[in-house]
Amino acid sequence: MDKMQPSGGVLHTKSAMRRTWPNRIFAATYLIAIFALIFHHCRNIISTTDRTTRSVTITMLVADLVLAFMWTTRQAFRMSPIRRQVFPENLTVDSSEYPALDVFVCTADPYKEPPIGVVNTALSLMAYDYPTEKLSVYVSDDGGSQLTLFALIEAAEFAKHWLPYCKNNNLLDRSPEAYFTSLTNFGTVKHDQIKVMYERMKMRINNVVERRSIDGYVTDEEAHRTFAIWQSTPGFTPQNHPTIVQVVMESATEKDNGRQMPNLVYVSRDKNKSTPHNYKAGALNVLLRVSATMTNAPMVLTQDCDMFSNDPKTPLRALCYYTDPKMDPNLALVQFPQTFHGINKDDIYGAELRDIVFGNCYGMDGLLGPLYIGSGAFFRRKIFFGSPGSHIPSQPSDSHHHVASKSISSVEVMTMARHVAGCNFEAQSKWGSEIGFRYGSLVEDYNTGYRIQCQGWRSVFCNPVRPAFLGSSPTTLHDILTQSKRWSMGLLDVTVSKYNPLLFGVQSMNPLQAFCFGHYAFWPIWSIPYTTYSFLPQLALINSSPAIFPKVTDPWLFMYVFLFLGSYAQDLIEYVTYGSTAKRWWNNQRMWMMRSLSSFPFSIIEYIQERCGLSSFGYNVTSKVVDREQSERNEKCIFEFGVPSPLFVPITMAAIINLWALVHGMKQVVMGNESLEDVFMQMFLAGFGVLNCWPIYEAMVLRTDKGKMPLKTTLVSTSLAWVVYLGSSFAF
Ligand SMILES: O=c1ccn([C@@H]2O[C@H](COP(=O)(O)OP(=O)(O)O[C@H]3O[C@H](CO)[C@@H](O)[C@H](O)[C@H]3O)[C@@H](O)[C@H]2O)c(=O)[nH]1
Ligand SMILES: [Mn+2]
Repeated sequence: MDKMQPSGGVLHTKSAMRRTWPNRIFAATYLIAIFALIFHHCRNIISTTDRTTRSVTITMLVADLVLAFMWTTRQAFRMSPIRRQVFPENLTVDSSEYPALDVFVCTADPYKEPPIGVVNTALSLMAYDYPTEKLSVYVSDDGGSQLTLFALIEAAEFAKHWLPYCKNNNLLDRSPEAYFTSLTNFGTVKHDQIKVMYERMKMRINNVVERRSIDGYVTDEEAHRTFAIWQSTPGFTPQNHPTIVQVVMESATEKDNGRQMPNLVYVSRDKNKSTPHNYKAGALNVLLRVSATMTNAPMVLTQDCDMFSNDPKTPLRALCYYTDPKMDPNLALVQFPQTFHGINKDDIYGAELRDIVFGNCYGMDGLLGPLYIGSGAFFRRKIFFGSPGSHIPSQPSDSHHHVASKSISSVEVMTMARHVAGCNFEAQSKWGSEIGFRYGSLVEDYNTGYRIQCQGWRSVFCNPVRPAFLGSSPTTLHDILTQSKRWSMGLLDVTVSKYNPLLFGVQSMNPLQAFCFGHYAFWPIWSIPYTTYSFLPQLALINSSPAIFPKVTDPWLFMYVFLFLGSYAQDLIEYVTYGSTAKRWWNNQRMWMMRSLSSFPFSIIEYIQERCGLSSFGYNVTSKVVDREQSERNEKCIFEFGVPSPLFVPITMAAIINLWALVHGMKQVVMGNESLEDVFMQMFLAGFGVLNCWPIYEAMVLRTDKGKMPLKTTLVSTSLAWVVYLGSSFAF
């Protein structure tokens, strides 16, 4: 795929962002203020004679040092952000020169990830504007479910109508669900026919899922044989079953029937309880090997089952890099952003991840390239098998080079495919450590992207105007906090390992790039400053202890004002200029507060528990099923608490303490016991906290719907807030 010649004209361009120099100058100024703050703290610690003041100042110093550390690593993203553009119209028109493409779709649980969603993702990818004989879609099912295979068989039948319809009408929306829901007027007869077919398929698929069985839906002999393995295997569970590989649709056979169809293959890898299966990374490695025995395409796209294609020309955009002879030969990955649909208007959960999926990727793109974000990534297959200089064959073993030329459903190929999907295939091999997707972290995407860059591979960020993919993101607060907790635990896996970006990374790659990875690696410690700032000044105020911050008349106050406003204003400007709104930014900063008080400290605790062997947590797949009432509240931007969860406790405690501090402070000022000048900063912080916690008060006292704060959580949080107050009254 490296030898193809473009037809002429540039294929891609890049340009530095105008913000580069302002960012650098601002960083230098901000750094001076940080040093001043640290100096200020140290001087206070030395000069004070009061023990309480000293302990409080030392705690604030620690919190500020963590903030300073996180700020420093974050600057790496801001030093040289770039934007790129691609020109697929300049690609050669001779598509016979295009490299083959293997698409990997992962799913893990038919009840959390409805098979109709998987089908829509698969169909949207099968309908790519790409030579069909070069396109193969492999679906990995970690749920080992007949329901998913049934859905794919239905999808293959529907595809025979859907794909030609998409291509003949040059549709942009190739996920049928997206297409039919976006259209309000009825179209042609053909349109109506296809719609009926889709609705029928959807109903059949949803029915089997609801009944949890395919009985009565599979009638012919051949289909019965396909599903026989489920019946013939005693004790078949998602965690314990043999390999299932099923060619659902074969391009070559369809061609013989006069149809242009891609391959569609279902894979559910061999699993047993005694062999670790390494979650999604394990699933992807099985797909890497199974696909190598069948089609062995040089280009691989990884895709989550909750992310469908929103633009059929996306592979051509990736080709703009991969086919450019002038491109860095070490290019491993073209990463498209994950864009989410169905997010509510003000994005109350900060789910669009503007800063992470866009801002940080632009920033890293100017260094060695964005990190791998798990979905929407076009890889060069060979990069999974060694560093840029090495020559490792991209197949499980050299001996099957001949296999790729055989029919993918031939006995030989199928035998080999099942063999490489076996549980023991990876035993004592380098899979997961040096080749393939990397194991050892719950964020296999971050970990794999980081480790391949350490080896010398590069990546580029491709962000077209029309989003290449659209996906779903969690729609309840509990789900989003749980997801962040999982990410955070996965990051801790890397932070605590020998590959820590700030120790190993800085020696293996551009140090600024290592800082970017390091910034993520240390996400969990955001909990330190956020917890300190959410509780300490407020408790001091409640206890009428000596002031923590400079008085309003003290010139040192300006430094605080500059540090606070400077950081928030820069964040706001970035968020908005990367395509969001001020309101969404506000909600996003609140989510960071919530994550830092909840997901991150819990991830640290659970990580330690796991390390001590006290419990094991594993990969909690995000549910993509939404109940109707929940979804109505979500659309109205109302926070969804609903379930009693320890994750809500710290944020509720913070809400109570901040309100208490604000009210107490106001009372003291009004009664003349305290001068506003002394406690202004603390009052401001408490007020800022209260403003942020508004949805929590509503959920605790005003709401009556099912999504309100469960009484149990309110009671536990109130009692704990009381305990914290009592503790603080001894300390102050
Ligand atoms: O044992 C498992 C667990 C998960 N998955 C799949 O992994 C994908 C992501 O899972 P999801 O529950 O949706 O997690 P998210 O937190 O939404 O995913 C984000 O975070 C993951 C871990 O960092 C990345 O892999 C994803 O691409 C990224 O979107 C889904 O397709 C799952 O089916 C598996 O195949 N096997
Ligand atoms: Mn997801």
